[in-house]
Amino acid sequence: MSAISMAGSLPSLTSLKLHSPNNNRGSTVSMRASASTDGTATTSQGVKLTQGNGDLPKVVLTSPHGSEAEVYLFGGCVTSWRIPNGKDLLFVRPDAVFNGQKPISGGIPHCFPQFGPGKIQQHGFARNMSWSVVDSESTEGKPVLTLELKDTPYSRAMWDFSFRALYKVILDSTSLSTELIVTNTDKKAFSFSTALHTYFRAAIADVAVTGLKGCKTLNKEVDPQNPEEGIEEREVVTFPGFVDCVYLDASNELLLENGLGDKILVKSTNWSDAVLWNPHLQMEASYKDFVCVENAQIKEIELQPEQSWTATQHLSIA
Ligand SMILES: O=P(O)(O)OC[C@H]1O[C@@H](O)[C@H](O)[C@@H](O)[C@@H]1O
Repeated sequence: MSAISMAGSLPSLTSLKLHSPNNNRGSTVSMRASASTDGTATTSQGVKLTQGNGDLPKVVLTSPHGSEAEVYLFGGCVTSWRIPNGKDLLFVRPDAVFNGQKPISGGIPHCFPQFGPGKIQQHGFARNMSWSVVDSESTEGKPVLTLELKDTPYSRAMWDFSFRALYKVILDSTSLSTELIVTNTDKKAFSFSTALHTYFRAAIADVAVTGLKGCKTLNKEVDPQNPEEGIEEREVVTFPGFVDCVYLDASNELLLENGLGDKILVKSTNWSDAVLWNPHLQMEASYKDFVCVENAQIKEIELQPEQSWTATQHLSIA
């Protein structure tokens, strides 16, 4: 991979600093960049650091083919993925807040180091902390951003381990790929569960997900604390009401028809499980407009000191 140098017309390299929320959940954003007069900074071709909602630092990736993605450093959350025709295939809930205190409800939030409820806060702290930019480059015209999250006193207070998570986001003309690498930087082993809690824009009445037939299911519909075990027998899963279901050992290739005319292939490596969620009337204002199809690792991964776990997700237009 090679980084493409900056456009000649931009001012010379400078170190741009944007301030993340001062809440002990991350640090000042600092990256080598070309500062521009509009307060943004171009770090490499197609990667621009700017301020998003609530003045939170946001990175915009633009591909030469006209696709675009937005990534908030708070939560390391991809909030938008526009394909060249201008459609945003991701969804941010209307009740989402951008205050650096609560997770951003939409896009692709991280669940780490815990999926769902448990010993620490629901879905873990990674979606509730500021990630930092460690690299940005353009590879064969594809903008690539790499974010990092490390333990802080905030995370150590609830999960007393030293870790490093690297999250790479790669935008292409009709695809958005991510790679997550979790490394144990501690002297003792730790275990975690995790997920990419992807919110897709949808017309829920016409949504169909294919590829889950035969999976063992943990259905949280009746009692989320005691999910009901079963087997998925449907070729095509639809969403006529409330859905909250874990699929164990799911296929690494799912097809989502979003009901808006798009077919999205969800391909993954090393995410062993999947989750489907739509809150139905629990979120009356927005449930019709999205569906969550999540690559997940529900069965805990144990990492010894210095060991890493890597998983990729590839979303593309089918
Ligand atoms: O409201 P949160 O914390 O973002 O979680 C939303 C949902 O996330 C899903 O992944 C879970 O399966 C659901 O049980 C949960 O309700």
